[in-house]
Amino acid sequence: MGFIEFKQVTKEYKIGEVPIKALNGVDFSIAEGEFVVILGASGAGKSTILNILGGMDTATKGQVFVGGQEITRYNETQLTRYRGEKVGFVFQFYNLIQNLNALENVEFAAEVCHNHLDAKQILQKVGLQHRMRNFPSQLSGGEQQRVAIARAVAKNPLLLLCDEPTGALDYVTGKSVLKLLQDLNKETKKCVVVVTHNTAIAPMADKIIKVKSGTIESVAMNETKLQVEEIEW
Ligand SMILES: Nc1ncnc2c1ncn2[C@@H]1O[C@H](COP(=O)(O)OP(=O)(O)OP(=O)(O)O)[C@@H](O)[C@H]1O
Repeated sequence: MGFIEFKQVTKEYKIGEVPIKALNGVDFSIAEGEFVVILGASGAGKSTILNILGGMDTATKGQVFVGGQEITRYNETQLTRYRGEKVGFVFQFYNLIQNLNALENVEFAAEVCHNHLDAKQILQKVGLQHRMRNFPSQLSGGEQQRVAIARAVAKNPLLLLCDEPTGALDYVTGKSVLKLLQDLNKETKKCVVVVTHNTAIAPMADKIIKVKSGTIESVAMNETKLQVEEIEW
């Protein structure tokens, strides 16, 4: 069994009387330490997959396993603990707490986790050792995203989930954020899953999962993985 397994996962939303099938029998598997890119058009179901994997949403049918545990069987309390301790999230718009400085943002998230890493060391690793006392409003978009990545990594989670992590960043800054994610994946051997519209970044992945209209269009291993620096778009 893979480190992550989706087995016939279906997600239905009901708006009034009309059901919307966001996912319809999704199957895929991710090995430990893989860097995975999930691609698909707007509305394909990418965020729904990420939200179910991160315990922020629940499947209507099917099974999801992470590290041998079936998270689709978790109750509310177990899901809260899973989200808080086992999953690091990185979002398009950073979602930092505005009245906490960079260090406090990282510490605040890490403190509740048993195996958390040292917040200062992680901020150093993402290149923000001189900006620890700055508030989000005093940091550029790229720097805020680095804080958000540090916050996710400091929890020492099982996996890192990133939803359009470069969506709000310019080309060069976006590339440096992707490089940071690639380097962290290599160093920590933690699984990183990136959801994006940007098909150009697929060559940096170990595995590329294409989603179309709530189903898996293809899952492909990338035999010639590239460094972010080698990719242009
Ligand atoms: N909470 C919700 N309630 C109702 N429908 C939803 C909800 N969340 C998602 N959907 C629907 O499920 C489908 C898949 O949405 P999802 O956000 O997963 O797509 P996506 O591939 O991430 O799109 P995008 O790239 O635009 O973010 C869409 O039709 C969307 O409208």
